[in-house]
Amino acid sequence: MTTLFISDLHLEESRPDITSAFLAFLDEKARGVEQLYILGDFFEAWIGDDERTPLQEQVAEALRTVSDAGTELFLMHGNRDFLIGEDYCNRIGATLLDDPTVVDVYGTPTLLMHGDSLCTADVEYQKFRANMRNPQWQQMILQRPLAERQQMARQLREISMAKNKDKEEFIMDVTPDEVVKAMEAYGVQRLIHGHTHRPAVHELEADGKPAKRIVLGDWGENVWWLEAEPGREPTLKKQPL
Ligand SMILES: O=C(CCCCNC(=O)Nc1ccc(S(=O)(=O)N2CCN(c3cc(Cl)cc(C(F)(F)F)c3)CC2)cc1)NO
Repeated sequence: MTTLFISDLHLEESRPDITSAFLAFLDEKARGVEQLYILGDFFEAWIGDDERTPLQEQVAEALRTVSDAGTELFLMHGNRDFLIGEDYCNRIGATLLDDPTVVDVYGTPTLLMHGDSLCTADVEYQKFRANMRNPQWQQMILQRPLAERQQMARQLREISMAKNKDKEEFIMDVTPDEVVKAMEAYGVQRLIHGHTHRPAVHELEADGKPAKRIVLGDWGENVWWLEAEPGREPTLKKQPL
């Protein structure tokens, strides 16, 4: 009985090494597990389920095989792939999860988040996020012809490349008070999230009781996953790409 959590693969055509690491992960680690949770930034970019790229098809086929074999798949949006829709989720056999969602992990209520909403110190990003997550904005974008959205995504990437002069876009860490606030609001003692690319297990206190915040790692250099089994603390695992 095993449940796995991954996030921040940032799958994209320019990183075939991550795609093959993911396919190997599905084959070797995820085979036969009960649940696989993908907690956001699974893809580096997503401009609508109607853009059918070879990468998306290849990944969908591999995930469909895993879900058809009996593993329950769950997908959560990240700050990159928040436009993934029900259509793609149906194609891969995954359930789309709200951010945040509380799930039961072998008897322990666990709060699942992508994590970007916890980075409240990044005021500029939170403003950007509010627009991107606004259903009206999303409808407005998704109604544009695919070619136009592809052009816009290219421009946005160029802007962020120019801004960051080919270094990684800086991702602020979570605000500690925000973490406690979220865990107390949902009455949980365990939180699992990604986004910050700072994998670790943090001990803290929520509601005057010991609590844990588990941060998943991105797949830029290593394969990271969290393994949960009944009666054991979840374990963060990593191996080279
Ligand atoms: O975490 C931090 C910072 C972390 C980094 C935050 N940056 C970050 O996520 N950037 C980003 C994410 C997705 C893409 S995209 O290519 O997939 N794609 C672009 C066009 N999209 C769009 C959607 C909507 Cl609704 C509305 C528009 C509109 F109207 F603006 F054009 C465009 C859909 C998504 C491109 C860049 N700090 O703490």
